[in-house]
Amino acid sequence: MTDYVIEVRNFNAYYGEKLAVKDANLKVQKNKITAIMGPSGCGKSTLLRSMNRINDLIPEFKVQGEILFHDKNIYDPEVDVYTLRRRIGMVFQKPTPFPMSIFENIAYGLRLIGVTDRRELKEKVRTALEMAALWDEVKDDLEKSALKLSGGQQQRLCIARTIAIEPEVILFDEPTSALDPVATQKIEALIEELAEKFTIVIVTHNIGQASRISDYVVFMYRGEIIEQNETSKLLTNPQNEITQQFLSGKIG
Ligand SMILES: Nc1ncnc2c1ncn2[C@@H]1O[C@H](COP(=O)(O)OP(=O)(O)OP(=O)(O)O)[C@@H](O)[C@H]1O
Repeated sequence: MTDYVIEVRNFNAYYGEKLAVKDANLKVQKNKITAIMGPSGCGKSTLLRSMNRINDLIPEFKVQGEILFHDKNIYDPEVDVYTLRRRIGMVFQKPTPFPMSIFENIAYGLRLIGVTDRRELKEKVRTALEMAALWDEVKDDLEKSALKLSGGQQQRLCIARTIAIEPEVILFDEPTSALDPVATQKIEALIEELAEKFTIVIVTHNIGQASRISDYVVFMYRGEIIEQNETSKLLTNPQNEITQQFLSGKIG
């Protein structure tokens, strides 16, 4: 039986007059990793960023259609966007730690959701760092500035920050594109582990990355979802000619 948490239905997204995502339809399966793939500018990030309404911050951004989270349209006027973003968290392309200590980077969000007891705060910070596979590297340096961490460590800290407030879904927007191969490998391993607890959608340019970690691939081209399938099927036996061209490096 299929078990999905997000359903994108007849969804269009515009920047002013420009149609960036066209009539998208997609179901995001629970506790699976769904990769959104396609050439530069095809609308991957726009589709991803629409899933927790982070693009609402762009004044000329407009949508039509629906994105259902547990069968409720997230674009309904009564939806509280802050609660939505708490349940559907996001990790960006460039690590974006706050200019504060490692501990505070995580404690900050926890306090915002009402965790004030010092002991509870410490436990939750530790759990988040452990889940993000960063605890062992930073446990003696929790008061150090997060900006002193390496790029890969900063990205794991951002993941820890997202996990700490216990979302259901984590959206990753090309989370390894600014990282070296070793840091990339660690983040990939981490994302795979996180899928046991969270539902994951990841935008990636990288066919190898999609093949290594994702369960499903959604292939986009010029704003449209051209093809979607289980990763092994889509990558080895693409049905659409444009997907075939992308996979063989002819476009992209
Ligand atoms: N803030 C914006 N204002 C206007 N147009 C935008 C904005 N952001 C993206 N676009 C346009 O919308 C289209 C889709 O962009 P989007 O960033 O979603 O694509 P992408 O597939 O994620 O690209 P990339 O892989 O290069 O990040 C592109 O034509 C882009 O130029």
